Amino acid sequence: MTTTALLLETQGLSFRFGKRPILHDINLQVPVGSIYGFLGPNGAGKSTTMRLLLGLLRPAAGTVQLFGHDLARHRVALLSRVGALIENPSLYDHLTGYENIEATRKLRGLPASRTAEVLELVGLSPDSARRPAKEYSLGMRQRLGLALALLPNPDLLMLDEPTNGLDPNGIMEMRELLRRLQSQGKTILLSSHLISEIEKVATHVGVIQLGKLVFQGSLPDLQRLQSGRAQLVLETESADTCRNLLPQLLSEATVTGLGTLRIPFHSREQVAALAEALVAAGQPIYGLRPEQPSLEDTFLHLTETNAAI
Ligand SMILES: Nc1ncnc2c1ncn2[C@@H]1O[C@H](COP(=O)(O)OP(=O)(O)OP(=O)(O)O)[C@@H](O)[C@H]1O
Repeated sequence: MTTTALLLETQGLSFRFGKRPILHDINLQVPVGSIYGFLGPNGAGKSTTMRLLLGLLRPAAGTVQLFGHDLARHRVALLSRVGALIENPSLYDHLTGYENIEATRKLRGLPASRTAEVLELVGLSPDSARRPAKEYSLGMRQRLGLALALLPNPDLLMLDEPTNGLDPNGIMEMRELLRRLQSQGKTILLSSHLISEIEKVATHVGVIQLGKLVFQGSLPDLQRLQSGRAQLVLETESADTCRNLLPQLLSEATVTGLGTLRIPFHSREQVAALAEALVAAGQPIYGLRPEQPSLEDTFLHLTETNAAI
């Protein structure tokens, strides 16, 4: 990712709540035009990082570069190019969707045409826009929040768990919307605790655990990491006998059942050699298959081992 133009970059970003360290040395690299999935279990530090990126909290150490400039020095100018939806959108419940947008638009001195444009963009129909926000479903509230964030036509959108609480249909619609916005040239940083969410939409991924970035790369990088963790599962009569007879071929194996061995998968040739050796040693093969961990497993593995990559 070092050769890619970065829209957002942090260097050595750290944060403490009082004396309690929360974020350690976070080096985020968000490429221009990407959908960057910021993944981590609850409490890992996603919201705190986003607040730092928006200048809402002050870092204990480190810098945030937005559009190639230092956030601390050019906060107002840089943030005018950022739209954010952090947790639930703050709406005026007694006002209609339309009036909510109008209020913010006027406050920001934006052209009147923007209101219809953002309503259209997020797919809020004129009928829905005429209803008070207090009657909105969660999905509609998220759309309205997104419409507000899109008002100034930002280059970067930061969305904290935008699908939280949405039903499957709402989640799919949100995904479509994010893709549409990306195709219009926007860069999107979105957080989630669900890899299944991120893998469907993100081009790049950063994984945070206990305040540390434990993985960062493109989605294919993460998928490659996943295939690097593939295993060969051997079903035989006696796992121990096989291990004693073939100490070299099975040196990395772990016994997971009386007749079951799991071996790190390296190549197809390894499978053929193992099958041949087992037959030569007179051991039955009831099953011999490569097993790919799910992306979910890889993610859990990353966050459990906290291995810096
Ligand atoms: N105002 C606060 N005062 C003290 N500690 C806080 C405060 N806000 C958050 N924390 C702590 O900071 C850590 C990171 O929280 P953060 O909300 O950034 O995590 P997260 O990854 O966004 O998780 P979630 O999805 O649950 O919000 C947590 O341990 C949390 O308890």
